[in-house]
Amino acid sequence: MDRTAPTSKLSTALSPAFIGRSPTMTSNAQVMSTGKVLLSARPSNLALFDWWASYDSASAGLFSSSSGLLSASTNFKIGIVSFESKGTSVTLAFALVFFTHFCFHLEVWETQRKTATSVFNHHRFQTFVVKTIWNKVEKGLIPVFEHASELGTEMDLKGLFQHFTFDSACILVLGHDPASLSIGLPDVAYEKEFNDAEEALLYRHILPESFWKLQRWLQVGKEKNYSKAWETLDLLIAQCISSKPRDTTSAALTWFFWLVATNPSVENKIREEITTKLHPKEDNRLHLCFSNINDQEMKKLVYLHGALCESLRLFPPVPIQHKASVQPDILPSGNKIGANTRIILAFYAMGRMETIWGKDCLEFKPERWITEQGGTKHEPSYKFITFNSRPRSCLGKDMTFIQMKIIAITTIYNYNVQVVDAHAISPCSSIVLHMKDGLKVRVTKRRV
Ligand code: HEM
Repeated sequence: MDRTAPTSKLSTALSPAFIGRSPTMTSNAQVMSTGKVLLSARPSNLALFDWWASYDSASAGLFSSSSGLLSASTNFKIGIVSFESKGTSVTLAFALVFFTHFCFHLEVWETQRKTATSVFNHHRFQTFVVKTIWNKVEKGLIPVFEHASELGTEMDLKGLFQHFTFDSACILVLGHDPASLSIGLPDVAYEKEFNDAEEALLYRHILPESFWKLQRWLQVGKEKNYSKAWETLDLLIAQCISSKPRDTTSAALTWFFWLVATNPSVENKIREEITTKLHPKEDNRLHLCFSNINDQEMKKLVYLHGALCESLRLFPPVPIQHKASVQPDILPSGNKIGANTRIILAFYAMGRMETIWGKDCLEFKPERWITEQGGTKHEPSYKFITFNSRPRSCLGKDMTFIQMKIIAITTIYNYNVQVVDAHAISPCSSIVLHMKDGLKVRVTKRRV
């Protein structure tokens, strides 16, 4: 049976978007009655998301059609400009690093984006990325899997992928390999600090500005944790390491492996595709048989690509976006908004709305991304919003897919990954959609 259980629960708790001015409280039942938000039982840790759902009556009424919602998301150009030019970014700290996700001033952002684009598009950088990731797979991931499979011990995939992406980011940015992905998995560097900072940032998105600013001034609550976290993280920032790409990709990998491990038919199809399209040599079954595949060969893996997109749709590592209008405007839905209106786009909810993805929106269905001719079906970024839409679209999207594909083919072809029974899966409240308690698995070598 296809399983997207936590998904459906969380999706129900999130309204597609809300407008943050003069909200009118509505009951969940009212939200449900609009038909815009599907309701079912909610995990208890989702109080915050519940609050969003009940926060805004406008969210249900505002985007009353899927086209309204979608075009609204493209209309946020104004909001984005305003957001930056007013210098009210909630994530100053992240803006200081090279792989930035949020920028402070428009001019700074434009320069940063241009610089980053030229680096990301340079063929030597791309070659370096691929080489780095293969190297990490061979020298880091495989030995850890081999060790765990020999001993038959449980391991946490979430932590494993955090080590993987942390090491890769350090190599790419600093030219230094901290080698944190090694047998025994030492503590994830700065994990607590990252978690505290990410949690505080989520609250900044949704609490009235004056409230969290007062908390910051008084140095209490989550703002206190945030300040403490940054004292520590400053050290890391000084070395120009970004946390965000690390966290988003590791979160994406964790959800992907959970979905694959709990959907055996998908797992089999991925293996079949690897076998028929990459022709791994039987006498050299382990990882090395893939390390020389190039970009073109990787593109043949249409089903795997679909499975990754599907996982990123259902579990977008950046679950919400926060924008503000620079001047009064009329949204495509016809709703009027004033200047400085806060708008939250719930990517998580948008990834599983029936009006956007159809009746089977809650199913994990890689076939959704395959054309009748068997090629990859491309969806516009305002529909598949996980990497944001222009002009602030993610520059690391291609790199993310490369990294995820390399890890996926190596792991799925060579190993059986079994989720430890009774391990509860739930997302945590953060600006990055992590698995709250990690993903406990057993890895065993696969016999072909
Ligand atoms: C699954 C993985 C990832 C997801 C879901 C993701 C998602 C996003 C999203 C939603 C934004 C827009 C943020 C905003 O405007 O507020 C963004 C921006 C960005 N991302 Fe990613 N990202 C991922 C991985 C990466 C990686 C691996 C890199 C680099 C190595 C990267 C580099 C960037 C950069 C540089 C921007 C800023 C673009 C700009 O503001 O002009 N991302 N990403």
